[in-house]
Amino acid sequence: MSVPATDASPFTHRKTSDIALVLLGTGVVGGALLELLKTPVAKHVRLIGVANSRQQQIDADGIASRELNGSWQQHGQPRDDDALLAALDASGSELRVVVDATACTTLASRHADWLARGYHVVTANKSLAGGHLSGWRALQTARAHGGSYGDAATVGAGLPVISTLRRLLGCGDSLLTLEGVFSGSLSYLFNQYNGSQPFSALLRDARKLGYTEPDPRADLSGEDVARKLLILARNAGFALGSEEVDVESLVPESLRDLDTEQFLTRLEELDAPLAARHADAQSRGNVLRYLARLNQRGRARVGLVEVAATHPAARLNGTDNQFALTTTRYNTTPLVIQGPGAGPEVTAQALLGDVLALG
Ligand SMILES: NC(=O)C1=CN([C@@H]2O[C@H](COP(=O)(O)OP(=O)(O)OC[C@H]3O[C@@H](n4cnc5c(N)ncnc54)[C@H](OP(=O)(O)O)[C@@H]3O)[C@@H](O)[C@H]2O)C=CC1
Ligand SMILES: N[C@@H](CC=O)C(=O)O
Repeated sequence: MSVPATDASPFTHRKTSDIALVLLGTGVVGGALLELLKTPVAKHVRLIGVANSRQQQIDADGIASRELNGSWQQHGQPRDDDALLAALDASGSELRVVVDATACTTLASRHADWLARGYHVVTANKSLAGGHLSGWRALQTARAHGGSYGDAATVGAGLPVISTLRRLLGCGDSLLTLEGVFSGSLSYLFNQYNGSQPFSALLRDARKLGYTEPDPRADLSGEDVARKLLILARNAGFALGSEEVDVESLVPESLRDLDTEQFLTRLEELDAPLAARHADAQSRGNVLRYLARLNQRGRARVGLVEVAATHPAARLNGTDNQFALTTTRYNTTPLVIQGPGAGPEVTAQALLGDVLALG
């Protein structure tokens, strides 16, 4: 039987409700999402408002042709969440979604309130679900009574990690242990680092390629990895507080209290300690990997580990993440999800997927 060309798209079966969208954050991930919003798969999505940390632009009818040139960033309106939400209300759409493509903790703390008020939230920002346990709990309460929470992009960038875990749990399975490489930037750094090039040079590359957090210390400190571990563990029923994760930071004390700009001028101070760790591991025929681990008793640790060349994490490439889930039913060999775990396009695609799933 031949299939008509118009049926070839996996999205043709979707309902086509109009979705009104406000985008917070137009950096690496938000910028890539703006590009995807111009493509035919997003034809039912109306971009009502867009904001960075300083400016915003609003049009309740939809920002024309999505041709946002840079000018709004100089001549836009001052930041005001209420005005953005009012524009969503004025759009007349029943599906009103706020997309958070920032790393801003203050904005994340508003997610629960937005859900409770009936807005859907789609986020790459992990600060709420992966932050204090009280925030996680507030989020669960708001989800139970309010809008949908699209969080695919918070773990593994575009990889189907949270969705797979939820599917297993929905079938009555339970998570026993979790282990792997949960950071795209740290994976990129340690997959390449062989002592021949300064670690700081690789970090600059990772930042240019859009893999690091706005402040790369969020990656190097282990904080970003800990957040992802918490998101997965909490989804699996472990009520873990953020202070219960044992986190090894790779940021020397002398660099911890600087502002981001100052830190970026002193990256070379990372080089000597990491070169020593690398040489040590190499002398034993091992490599360094930044691993996350949750054991069956709920003990969580993230840190730099020396692993043998035969270890699964030693065989990763680029920004690859690796999530090994041992569950009641996957208990002799873990279920492994692996692939690129950072980058603008894959992350923006995860956001778009969560937005389109609303329609
Ligand atoms: N990069 C990646 O591979 C991945 C990133 N993520 C997550 O995506 C999020 C964004 O990362 P990324 O795009 O790399 O970061 P960027 O630094 O490139 O962009 C952040 C954007 O957020 C804006 N912003 C900050 N505060 C506010 C605010 N209060 N209101 C509106 N906008 C604000 C910034 O504005 P301004 O330009 O004015 O500073 C900037 O446009 C982070 O939470 C990150 O963890 C998740 C998965 C993968
Ligand atoms: N900075 C993060 C981006 C995705 O969350 C990482 O390196 O994994």
